[in-house]
Amino acid sequence: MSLAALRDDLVPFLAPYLPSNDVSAKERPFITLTYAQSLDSRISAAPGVRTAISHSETKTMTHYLRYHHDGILIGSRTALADDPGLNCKFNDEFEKSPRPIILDLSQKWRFQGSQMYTLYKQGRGKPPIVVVRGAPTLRENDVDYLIFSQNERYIDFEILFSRLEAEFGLHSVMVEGGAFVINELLARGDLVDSLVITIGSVFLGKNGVEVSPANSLELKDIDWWNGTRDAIMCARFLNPKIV
Ligand SMILES: NC(=O)c1ccc[n+]([C@@H]2O[C@H](COP(=O)([O-])OP(=O)(O)OC[C@H]3O[C@@H](n4cnc5c(N)ncnc54)[C@H](O)[C@@H]3O)[C@@H](O)[C@H]2O)c1
Ligand SMILES: Nc1nc(=O)c(N)c(NC[C@H](O)[C@H](O)[C@H](O)COP(=O)(O)O)[nH]1
Repeated sequence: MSLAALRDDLVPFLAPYLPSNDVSAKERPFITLTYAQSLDSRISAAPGVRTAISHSETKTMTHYLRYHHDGILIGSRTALADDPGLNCKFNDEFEKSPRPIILDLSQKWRFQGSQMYTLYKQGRGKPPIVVVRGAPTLRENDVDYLIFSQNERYIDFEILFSRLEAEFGLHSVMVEGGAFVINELLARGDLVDSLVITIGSVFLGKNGVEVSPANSLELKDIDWWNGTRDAIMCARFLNPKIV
């Protein structure tokens, strides 16, 4: 199904928060942390339940963000629960799809049989980079593996991002979730260049999957966009080094 048209006013609204075209040597990619939350700070109605929060206008906005990024990163539980496509449908410019990156240390997710696989085979999406611990137990065709040491329980995002730049040439990565990944990055404001949060006009209740930083955080360069049923807040972290 094709997307709704992008609202014209979203282009100047998002412009200051998009990755720059500066391709000079950098140690890590430009990082955008982006997700859709309810009024009670939930990103899904229950663990593992795919829940539409965005209006069609902000769904198109997400694909516009995908258009502007080289990579898109999610945790394994989002890959398993949502079976996302993670391609770029904006203006049907599928060749602008970002490279999916799946954090799946214990290799529970499979590319074959996924929506990502179908889109890739149709020429409408890119194959993934799967982040694993130790040599992959099963090597799937067309998948690149980013291998960390057997001793790593959780990967340091600073190292992960540097490796995505150095080994895959990704200059910009948008992080789409889920809650575990979002909460980790809210604690690493020093690594996040832009924050783009869609706030849907819905409450998801106490069983919903909550996003919240462990400590309070302050933001700067804040701007808001109002849509038909939801709003978008763009911002940067204030004092990212001390969060
Ligand atoms: N509304 C939204 O914008 C949005 C976006 C994405 C996902 N979701 C929802 O979020 C839910 C899933 O979120 P979740 O919190 O259960 O899981 P998640 O998607 O954050 O995945 C967590 C898993 O990712 C891996 N992981 C995360 N950080 C890691 C690290 N630093 N090193 C190594 N591995 C790491 C681990 O395997 C961990 O168990 C689903 O219900 C999905 O529908 C909503
Ligand atoms: N922007 C946004 N609004 C939502 O209401 C919602 N539930 C997500 N969730 C993000 C999650 O990662 C989804 O799995 C992918 O957005 C699905 O991606 P596809 O459309 O299949 O490419 N994201």
